[in-house]
Amino acid sequence: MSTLPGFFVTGTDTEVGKTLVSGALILKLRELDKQVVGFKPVVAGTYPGQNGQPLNEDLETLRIASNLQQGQLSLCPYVLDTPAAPHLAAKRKGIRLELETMLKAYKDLQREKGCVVVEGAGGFLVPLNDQMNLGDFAQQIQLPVILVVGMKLGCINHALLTIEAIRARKLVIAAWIANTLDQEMGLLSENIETLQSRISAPFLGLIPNLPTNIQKLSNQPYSLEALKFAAQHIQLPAE
Ligand SMILES: Nc1ncnc2c1ncn2[C@@H]1O[C@H](COP(=O)(O)OP(=O)(O)OP(=O)(O)O)[C@@H](O)[C@H]1O
Ligand SMILES: C[C@H](N)[C@H](N)CCCCCC(=O)O
Ligand SMILES: [Mg+2]
Repeated sequence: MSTLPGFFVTGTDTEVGKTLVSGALILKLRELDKQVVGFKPVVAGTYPGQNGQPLNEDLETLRIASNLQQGQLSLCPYVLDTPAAPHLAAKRKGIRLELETMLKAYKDLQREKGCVVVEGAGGFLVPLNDQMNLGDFAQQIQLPVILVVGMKLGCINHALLTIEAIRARKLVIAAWIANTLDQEMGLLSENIETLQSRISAPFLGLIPNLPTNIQKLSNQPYSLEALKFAAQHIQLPAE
């Protein structure tokens, strides 16, 4: 892991646990004494912080995982208020999302810290503007990809489609991780076995439902305890 530049964390959909996994991976990398920070190319959806400033729950989670104070380092070049598809939230704000701006922000952090865990927004092919999508951003930064599968009926198809899209961009799939959503799905272990038999990348673990006392609250970041809990259930990819 000495020269690892980081990971790009994608998922089978929005709301499948990418932020939980990204935070947990950051904690695990920090255990190896790596200087690592989280990054998102765009976030959509804010809540008012203590001084009224707009905060985003994913960025605050990545901040907690990365042990950064508020305002310390810029973890995202586009913070949009509307919780919607990013290109639509941007349109509502009267701006266009630019790939170059995202790449510059990512490269600045990469230069400063050396290891960056990048969380996508939604699924792998979410549009950024009329021409580009998040997969294009992932292709430019060339980080090994970690796929988070939110374990619910339909996830097998979503996982396999996502893997085809990642491979079409000639990116390395470092691993995949299963995450339990609010309601545990029927035939959970059989679904995991099916995924294991069809995904050639290593399986790094299943994150159970978070215990009640550390569940994520709406419009709040994950707690450090929740991230630690998730970290205990997954491994880092082998070098
Ligand atoms: N293991 C889990 N146990 C309990 N709740 C969970 C778990 N994983 C995710 N959740 C819940 O599901 C919601 C979505 O998770 P999360 O925000 O990590 O998804 P995401 O893939 O990062 O979404 P986005 O596309 O918005 O970035 C959270 O509000 C959280 O409460
Ligand atoms: C706002 C939300 N939490 C995500 N950050 C963005 C999800 C975009 C999904 C777009 C789509 O695939 O239809
Ligand atoms: Mg997220």
